Amino acid sequence: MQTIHSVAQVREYVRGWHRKGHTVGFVPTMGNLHDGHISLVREARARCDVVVVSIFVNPTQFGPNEDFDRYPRTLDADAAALVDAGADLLFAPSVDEMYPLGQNQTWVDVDGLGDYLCGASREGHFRGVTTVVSRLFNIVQPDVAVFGEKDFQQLAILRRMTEELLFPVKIVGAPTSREEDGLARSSRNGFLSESERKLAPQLYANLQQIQQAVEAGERDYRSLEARFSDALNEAGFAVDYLTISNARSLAPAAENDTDLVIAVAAKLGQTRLIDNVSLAVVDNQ
Ligand SMILES: Nc1ncnc2c1ncn2[C@@H]1O[C@H](COP(=O)(O)OP(=O)(O)OP(=O)(O)O)[C@@H](O)[C@H]1O
Ligand SMILES: CC(C)(CO)[C@@H](O)C(=O)[O-]
Ligand code: BAL
Repeated sequence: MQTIHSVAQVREYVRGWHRKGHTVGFVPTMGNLHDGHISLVREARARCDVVVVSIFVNPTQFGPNEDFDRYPRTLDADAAALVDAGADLLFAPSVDEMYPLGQNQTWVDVDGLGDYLCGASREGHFRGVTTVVSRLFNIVQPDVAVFGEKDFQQLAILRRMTEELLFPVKIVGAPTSREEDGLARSSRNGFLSESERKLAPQLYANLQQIQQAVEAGERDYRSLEARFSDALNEAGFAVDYLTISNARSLAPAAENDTDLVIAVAAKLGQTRLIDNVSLAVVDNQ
């Protein structure tokens, strides 16, 4: 596996592969790789002839008071894990390589889906994600790109962007990879203290309880949201949002909606965690 830092070199590799008729799978990441990322690489590996992984902590998707500076950067360990996972190319550009003109002036922005959940509390976040993923798609020109369902809203927004901008890329969503106690794997889990780490699986446990309540016929979604937010806050989280949403529009779910996503973002100390579960309400059809 080659690690390269320049856009021009990636283009050269990709041209060679396309000339040979190889299909290109792509996994964009911010690095500090864990088994969740590796599962995406394996998904790309199973679908394509060659696999490109990018590692880029993208400044335009972080707000001024977020954790851009302290986001973990572990390139050597990441490269070793990618060799084991069977990636062919690691693209690890600098900020100057990705934003050569400095202050960015050309943005890709998806209306609507960004109004809810993380979009409501992280102003400008998804505009940064869609802008950098557009640039990465233009550089890597993949046939398939794999993203995690853990970042449910990001996946929905990137699907919409890809369709509306006519990128010839198949977007694949991969299931959330979890620790044995249910906690969704995330680079930010490394920020948790020992006691926070013990508490963290409560997030998924509460999502599962909500899922069970809905499956048992509970339809007062707003009071479920309030009840479980209170429970998490009492347990020591600071809940940013906990919503039962329409899985397509991401708007708060109505009683007769059939495809739902139960999504949560909550802080434990300084660390913001997100998670979600999807469910289909069959008796609403
Ligand atoms: N537990 C997981 N299971 C499956 N996919 C995941 C998981 N965690 C992250 N991903 C996916 O990996 C890709 C890169 O995500 P990213 O590098 O931001 O990792 P992360 O662990 O989510 O980091 P952070 O939580 O700090 O943002 C995204 O498509 C994301 O959805
Ligand atoms: C998709 C992504 C790599 C864009 O920077 C990032 O948002 C992430 O890691 O999920
Ligand atoms: N995993 C989504 C990227 C972010 O939190 O900035």
